Amino acid sequence: MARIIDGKALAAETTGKVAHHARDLSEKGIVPGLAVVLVGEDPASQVYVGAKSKRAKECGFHSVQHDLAADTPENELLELIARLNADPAIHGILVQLPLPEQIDPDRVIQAIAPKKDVDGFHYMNVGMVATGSAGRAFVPCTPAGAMLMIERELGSDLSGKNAVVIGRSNIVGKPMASLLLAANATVTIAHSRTGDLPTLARSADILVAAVGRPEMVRGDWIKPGATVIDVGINRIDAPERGEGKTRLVGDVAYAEAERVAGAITPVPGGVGPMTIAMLMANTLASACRAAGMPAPRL
Ligand SMILES: NC(=O)C1=CN([C@@H]2O[C@H](COP(=O)(O)OP(=O)(O)OC[C@H]3O[C@@H](n4cnc5c(N)ncnc54)[C@H](OP(=O)(O)O)[C@@H]3O)[C@@H](O)[C@H]2O)C=CC1
Ligand SMILES: Nc1nc(=O)c2c([nH]1)NC[C@@H]1CN(c3ccc(C(=O)N[C@@H](CCC(=O)O)C(=O)O)cc3)C=[N+]21
Repeated sequence: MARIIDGKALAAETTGKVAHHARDLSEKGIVPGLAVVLVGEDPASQVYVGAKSKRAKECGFHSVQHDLAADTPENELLELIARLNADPAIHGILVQLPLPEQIDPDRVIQAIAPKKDVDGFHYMNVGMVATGSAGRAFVPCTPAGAMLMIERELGSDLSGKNAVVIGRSNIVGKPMASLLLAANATVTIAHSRTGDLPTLARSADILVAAVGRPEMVRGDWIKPGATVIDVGINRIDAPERGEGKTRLVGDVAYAEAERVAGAITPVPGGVGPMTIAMLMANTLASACRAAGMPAPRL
């Protein structure tokens, strides 16, 4: 049976370190500040945004949440971002995605000051991660969290290892591939036009699934002993739990995969909690940089 990579525990450990460093900073008069912006009333987004604000408070941060109506015009959101960019108490700005259709997400993301872009979505940060300068950039939280889990399992040098990333999104798949490449893995990115995905997946010593299709990756897609990182968050019907009930599953068929893999991340309790922990780490790093100090290694 595979080792379970406990994202909840690793996230708690990481958040604890962030809180510790934040206390040290506070003694110097610097309080890391995070602004989370939610547009609209999507229930899942409300849960995530609430969790981020709560975790920031637990870290001792100055935490502000801006809830805007679903019909907020784009220019109003851009004005809010301009104010947050100029606010010295705010070190990190996160605009929850997806945004309502009247708002162009790219215009909004590029309006965030790169030095406050704790999501790592601005071209400046994307470019630094892609060119191997991740140390100076904000690395997107989900791949950063996944990478920390891989490091804990396999160490920080992945020389000789084959990594397959399923999914090529700008927020998960592509930066994940950049980070694996920077750690010396041999990386293949798969997507919806890839032929014979099961065979490709079976070549992976490290398999990252970031697809958004419940339990797509089956047990027989996995090389025995591989490290499997399941980024997927899919809510599916669970009539066995009662009428109208749902449950959360990943992109990997966990019960099958855990018999084959060497190590695997669960859903829930895997990459999800790590994503929020890395947001705290990025906000702390931003506050340190603003004060002319190096970001602590976590
Ligand atoms: N744990 C966390 O913190 C986070 C979890 N997530 C979850 O991760 C998953 C992926 O998210 P995200 O990257 O934003 O999703 P996107 O929808 O942006 O990207 C999905 C990718 O999967 C590919 N894909 C879709 N169907 C198939 C298929 N049948 N075979 C192979 N590839 C396929 C798509 O290919 P193509 O490009 O060809 O369309 C695309 O590249 C989702 O479940 C999401 O909820 C996302 C962010 C954070
Ligand atoms: N600007 C922006 N940045 C993001 O980082 C961002 C975003 N928009 N939009 C949505 C996705 C998704 N995402 C998750 C974060 C935590 C969990 C998480 O903690 N999940 C728990 C379960 C939570 C539950 O029960 O629903 C777990 O996996 O254990 C999941 C998903 C961040 N995202």
